[in-house]
Amino acid sequence: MLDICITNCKLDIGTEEVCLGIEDGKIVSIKKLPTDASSTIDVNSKLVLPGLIDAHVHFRDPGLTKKEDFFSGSAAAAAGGFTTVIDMPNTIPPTNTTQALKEKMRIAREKSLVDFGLHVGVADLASIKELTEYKPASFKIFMDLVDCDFLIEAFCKINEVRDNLLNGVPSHPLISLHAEDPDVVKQCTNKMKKEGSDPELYSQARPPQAEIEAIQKAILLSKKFNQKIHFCHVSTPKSQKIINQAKNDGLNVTSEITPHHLFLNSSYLRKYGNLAKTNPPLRDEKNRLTVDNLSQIDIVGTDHAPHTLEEKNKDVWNAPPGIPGLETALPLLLTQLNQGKIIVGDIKRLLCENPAKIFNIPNKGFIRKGMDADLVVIDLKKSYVIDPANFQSKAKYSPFEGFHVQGVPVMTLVRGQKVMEKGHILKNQGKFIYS
Ligand SMILES: NC(=O)N[C@@H](CC(=O)O)C(=O)O
Ligand SMILES: [Zn+2]
Ligand SMILES: [Zn+2]
Repeated sequence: MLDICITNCKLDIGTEEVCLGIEDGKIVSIKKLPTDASSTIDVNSKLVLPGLIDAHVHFRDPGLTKKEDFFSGSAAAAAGGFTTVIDMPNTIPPTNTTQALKEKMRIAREKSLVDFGLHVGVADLASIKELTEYKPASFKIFMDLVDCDFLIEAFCKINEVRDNLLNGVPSHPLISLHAEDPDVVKQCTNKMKKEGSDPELYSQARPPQAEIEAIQKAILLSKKFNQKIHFCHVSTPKSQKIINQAKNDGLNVTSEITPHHLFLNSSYLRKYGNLAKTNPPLRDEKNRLTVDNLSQIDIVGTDHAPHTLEEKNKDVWNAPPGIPGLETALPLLLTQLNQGKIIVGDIKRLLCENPAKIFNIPNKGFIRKGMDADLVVIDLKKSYVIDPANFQSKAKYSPFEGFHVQGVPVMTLVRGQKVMEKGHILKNQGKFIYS
């Protein structure tokens, strides 16, 4: 007897309903007819996708939990249809030592409602080998915060680790990059600060050239060290063009776009001020990536980067950059689906399949026998207006406030356990994805 049978699931628009059999948290059958189970959930021909995977979240835990913590952040993930998240290392202390990594692992095991991985920061280059043993999802480098020599050293050390670990334990650590060149950022920010404190100036303080130069530099290092790299929050067409060329040259380079760079432009800085302030900045309408470019991009990552409203109320040069995105990403993409601009396969590729492949996440990203029963049930017809007051996140602001969306996650299951139903969050124990 199965644990659960989920009946009347549509795995794509226009396909026949199927029943998913779940046993011990795994998908064990995908059949036309229901199978005997201790509990049955009838989703009445709603769309069922693999649980979404967000490879780019900042849950601010430890050290910055007034902004967010692993419970509130993972509740936002569950509310948004995400069943796996990978957390970034810019916490206090930064997650760049084995001790900090172990502490964040303890916190996540205690608080996370969804499954999780951890990116590790790069500080003490001598600790890279030891850090690899704790299975970080990637080594994250904020290129806007390090000099060129450190960057080269980091690639070199990670390369050594890979070769050392190759005997017996195949390991090819991934480097994730925040690609903005520090010199361009510094020069342009100082120039813009002299122009005043109009939030729109922020988009010129960190211009596309900062991203383009950083991407070019990282690709040269990727080639030199034969090192796979992943670019976070790519924001301009020229950036993606350079990445496409690197792929054509046979390099292992992948890219991520955020929903705010996909759907908003720099005019939102005028409309929402610092609530739309993020790094890299929202781009001018004439020079930004759109849904039409999605086929070139590997994943969508929300860069869920919560801050308090008190911090965001400072002037544009002192307010922290970052936008919460976990609870708006899927409805925004489902709205595009309802408008015929994307297909279900795009959402699965960008938010389930490719994140699982790029970050080597076992048993996730697909609705297949043997996979974890990570699922999101979607009411494609339901419309609503985005209201941050309803967010599970502690960060109750968004430049998407007031957006009319159609398509809503109504149930999220992590390894067969409901963690969200009709917007209500249910207790669950998230697991480390590489355990
Ligand atoms: N994206 C942002 O504007 N902010 C991120 C840091 C980052 O991802 O660069 C944050 O942690 O607040
Ligand atoms: Zn970043
Ligand atoms: Zn980020």
